[in-house]
Amino acid sequence: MKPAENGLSDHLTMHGLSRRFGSFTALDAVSLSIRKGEFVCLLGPSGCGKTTLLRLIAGLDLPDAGSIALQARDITRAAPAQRDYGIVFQSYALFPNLSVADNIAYGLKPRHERQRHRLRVRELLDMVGLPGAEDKYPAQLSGGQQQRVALARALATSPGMLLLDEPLSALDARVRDKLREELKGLQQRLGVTTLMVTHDQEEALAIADRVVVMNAGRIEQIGTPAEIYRQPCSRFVAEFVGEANWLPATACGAQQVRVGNHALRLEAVLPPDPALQLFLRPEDVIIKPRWENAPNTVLARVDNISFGGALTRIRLLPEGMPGQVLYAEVCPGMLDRQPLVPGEIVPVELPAARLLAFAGDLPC
Ligand SMILES: Nc1ncnc2c1ncn2[C@@H]1O[C@H](COP(=O)(O)OP(=O)(O)OP(=O)(O)O)[C@@H](O)[C@H]1O
Repeated sequence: MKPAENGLSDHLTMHGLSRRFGSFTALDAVSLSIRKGEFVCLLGPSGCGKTTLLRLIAGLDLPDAGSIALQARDITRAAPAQRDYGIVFQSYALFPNLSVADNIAYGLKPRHERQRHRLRVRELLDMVGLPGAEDKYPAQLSGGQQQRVALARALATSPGMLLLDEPLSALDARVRDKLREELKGLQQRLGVTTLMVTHDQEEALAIADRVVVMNAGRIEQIGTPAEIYRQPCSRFVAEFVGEANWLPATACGAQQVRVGNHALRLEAVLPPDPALQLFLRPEDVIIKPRWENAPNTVLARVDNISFGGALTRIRLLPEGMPGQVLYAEVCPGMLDRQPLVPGEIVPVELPAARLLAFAGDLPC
């Protein structure tokens, strides 16, 4: 077991995992370590290989190359039962003809210890917020309740690892948000190492200790939610996670670019490409109360203001950048202090510390 940077040991280590289906490479030399007690999300668009990777870890499929180690024990080709995990799928996958209690106790052994199992089932139902549901059948439960039962079943044997394949995506938004919070709380209380597959970036950022962004069978970036959101390492990650402004630019110095008629400075290092795309989150665009001759500040016309609850979205048309639209997101409180009206011209700062540059043409 190798101690990781934060003192926690690696629970699961994958090295050079590849999986091909005919001539198609679904996973391409993926290496990843998950620390004990960590909550890791595999995030990426449909078809990027998330489920394939989860299935290799679960032993439901075998890799064409590479290895998987569980606490330094090679489990690459071990049977699923030798891998010490509980699993929850998107579809609730409960046995419809078994009661909730029997569904949860299904994997508990030895089978004759019925009294001990009854106590364990009660404990698990309390844990997942369904006390007293022992005698119900899956058809009598809502989707959210069924997923709670599936979670209880996955945790019944106190596995060292929890594998979750889009467990919340079939639920409606309110149930999903509530269950997401509860799942995170439960995972932290139990300290169970957890790997969850999701294509929902908001979900991944909200729940994970670390996010693994995948694209076309490869890992694009591994980082904390804040690192993934604030410092995307590639165009793909920057486009896939969150909202952003994209401004076509040309390099004109070590950390200087030209956008339309404006010269802008970046703190980030520029890629070695003359044609660039600047990236700036809408909440990092600063609408200033008055004009000052400050760096990275341009004038823009307020084109539209749309109220969005916690944040108001402002569509700006910067002067000297023909055809360019810039979105700013501000707290409603800021607009109380500094009211804006469509048509007015405002100074806008594009902070050097928040601008990133990526090579290439317009994003798709
Ligand atoms: N058994 C299989 N035979 C052939 N191709 C497969 C098989 N399993 C997966 N694939 C292909 O491998 C690629 C990755 O699939 P995978 O299910 O891992 O994607 P995913 O990222 O989990 O996507 P989704 O979010 O849609 O589930 C897809 O193009 C899929 O069609």
